[in-house]
Amino acid sequence: MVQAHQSLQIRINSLRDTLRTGQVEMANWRGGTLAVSAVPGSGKSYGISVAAAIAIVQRIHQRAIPLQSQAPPELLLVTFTRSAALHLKRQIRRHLAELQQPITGFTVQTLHGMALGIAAQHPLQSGLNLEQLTLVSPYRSHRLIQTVIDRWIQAHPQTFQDLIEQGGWTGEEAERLRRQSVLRTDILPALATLVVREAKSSGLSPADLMALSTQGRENSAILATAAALYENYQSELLAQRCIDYEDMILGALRSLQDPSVREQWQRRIFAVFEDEAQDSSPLQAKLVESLAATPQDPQTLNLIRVGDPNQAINSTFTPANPALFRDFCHHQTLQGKFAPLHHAGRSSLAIIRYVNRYMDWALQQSPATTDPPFIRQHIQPVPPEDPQPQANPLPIGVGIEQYHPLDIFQTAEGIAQRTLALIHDQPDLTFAVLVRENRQAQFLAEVLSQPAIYGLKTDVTSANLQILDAGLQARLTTVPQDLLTLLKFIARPHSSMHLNAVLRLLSDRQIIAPLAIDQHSAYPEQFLYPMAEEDLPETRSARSLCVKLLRSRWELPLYQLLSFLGLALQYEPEELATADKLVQHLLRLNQGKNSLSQWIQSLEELLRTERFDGVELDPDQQDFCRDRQITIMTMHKAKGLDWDVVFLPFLHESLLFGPLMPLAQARFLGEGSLPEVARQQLRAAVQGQPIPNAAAAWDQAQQLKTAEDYRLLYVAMTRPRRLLWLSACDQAPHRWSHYSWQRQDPLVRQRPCRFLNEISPL
Ligand SMILES: Nc1ncnc2c1ncn2[C@@H]1O[C@H](COP(=O)(O)OP(=O)(O)OP(=O)(O)O)[C@@H](O)[C@H]1O
Repeated sequence: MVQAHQSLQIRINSLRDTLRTGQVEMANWRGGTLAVSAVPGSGKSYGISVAAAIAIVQRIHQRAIPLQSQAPPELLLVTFTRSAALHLKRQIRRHLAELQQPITGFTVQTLHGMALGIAAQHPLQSGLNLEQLTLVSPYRSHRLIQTVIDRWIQAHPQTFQDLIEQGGWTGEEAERLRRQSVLRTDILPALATLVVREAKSSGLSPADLMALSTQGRENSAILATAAALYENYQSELLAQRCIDYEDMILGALRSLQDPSVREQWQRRIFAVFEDEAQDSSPLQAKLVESLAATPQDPQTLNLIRVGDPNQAINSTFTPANPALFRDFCHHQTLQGKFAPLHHAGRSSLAIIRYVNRYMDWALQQSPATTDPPFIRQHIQPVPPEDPQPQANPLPIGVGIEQYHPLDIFQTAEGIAQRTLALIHDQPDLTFAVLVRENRQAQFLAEVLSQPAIYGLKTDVTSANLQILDAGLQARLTTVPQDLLTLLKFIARPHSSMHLNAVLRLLSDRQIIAPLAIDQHSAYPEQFLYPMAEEDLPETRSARSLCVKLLRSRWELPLYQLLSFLGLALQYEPEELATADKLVQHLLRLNQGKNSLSQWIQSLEELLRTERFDGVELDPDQQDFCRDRQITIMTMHKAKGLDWDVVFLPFLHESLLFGPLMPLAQARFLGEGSLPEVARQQLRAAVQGQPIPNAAAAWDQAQQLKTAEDYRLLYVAMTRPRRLLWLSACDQAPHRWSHYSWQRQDPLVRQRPCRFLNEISPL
């Protein structure tokens, strides 16, 4: 027994020896609170997984006599995304195996997953019976939001009229109609979604928000409107038997207010380790703290929070509030429970130096009056005796390469050429291209996969390199449109318009070979049922597929038809899962009225009014980092990952550090964007500060955006191990969201980001 214990201790010590200074503090944690603020690549996730394995094992061995009737308490680890949770779980399993211990004693959850679990287990206390409720994530054009707005307009005709008549109102009827429409379809929905989410995730009820706006405070008129919208929103959710993500967290918190439920959970969990803590919202932070409290004393927390304030990149479009983690670090520092991790072994020295210079440059750009984008925490290379194998690897070349191609196609060519040259000498290098917008990823994926069509001389696929477009999710939203196109054709095959659309879809997806679509679709009967089979082989095979589609209508029940159509479109697994999700959605929507025409009508309605979120199969971080692959993804998605070579193309000032663009049609409402202004005012009110006027609030929103842009690029620049490739081409789309490369839309001159000229790469 003693011997077994000793050998376990030896194994623990040797695992602990693989840690660096700040990480050791995590592994030595025995209870209470600890804040870990760490630079990119310093091993936050690695440290947390080793510390978790050690804490689990020690907990098991501390409890010499197990409590009968109760499951032993577990360590709860929370992180932000499902893929990060999966990665963390794997790492902990690996370390427990190294310690020769059973793989139990912990759970890894996302914050939402954890909240859902708690709320679902206690429907009485949470007030959420999840079997009867639908989880929604309402966006601006969601039907629910439109109902909220319409009800508000009906109830507040005078306020609506006042908004219409703002700024240079001349009383013209056409102008009144225009303003009405902008308010109804753009401004008020944006105000409702942005401010409601912010208020809700700060723990404010509609009544709280109303109280904040009416206590004789200046500049709060728009908050009163937001409060009324919030109230409508809540009653609409109730009426439609829906909940949103914030409701899940609120439901979990309500459950934990019940002393017996709280005690049950606190006994189940002996401590909480939170990764990516800079991304938590106030409600999420509260939930984590409730679970980390000891049953005996709610003030005593067993909690490690790990994060990097310099990688906070979600605060402009989610209610994440990085100030919470900064405050936590500050408090822990005062109590001597703060462990900074300054040393990082991921990147070569040249990259580290460049990134530190970039941080200094960004700090210089920010006016002294504003919240700086970074805490000045330079990355330092690890000392020579560091345990990480190949820490701070040698750079490829000088480690930083900068290019100025002519246009976006030459950029793609440059990426392809450099990749081939590198892979020729070192076949197992890993590559990623990180971009600001999904549309850029789609462009590069398409152009690199079909170089001949776009005039590229270099074909990376010829060297057996895969191209992985991680932004596929964004395009899963085309699934409803694809299926609608097929259903319309099946319902009315004699319509040349429907046949034309189907042939285009099949040809775009490269399921049929190119053929004279317009000519064939002009006479559908002739194409589908020719008197004599004298056509070319590609026409014959396209016809045979179309006839098969038509037959499926008679051979399959409606609910199987969509899955079959998905297979006919050669959908990827995520797309097929999305088609299945769509079937469930349509079945629910059309209870009892399942006919082809009804489904077509519902799909049309869905496309007009709602965004349909695709199903992302459990993403696996390893899939993104394989060799013989070029992974293309957004900078946001790249957080937490690394590759040998990272390409950062399209570094244009307007795209990366450009100002927030208020809607041109909404100028009559004054400077800036009303929803952003309201959100800043709300943040000030929640923090007990005076509510800024519209101009000051807009200014703050701008600064917040620029600061987050600086951090986003910092996250991207800290992903490579050995080569950071940067480029800004001369000619690029004016706006990527409107740009079509298939149509060969014109490009315009774009200015490179200033830091490219102002920071020396050497
Ligand atoms: N003590 C260590 N021993 C061995 N390898 C380590 C150690 N610490 C970190 N690493 C390795 O360093 C790399 C970066 O670590 P990790 O992903 O945990 O960093 P991170 O701080 O979470 O990064 P980021 O914040 O940039 O996402 C990983 O490959 C990890 O395995």
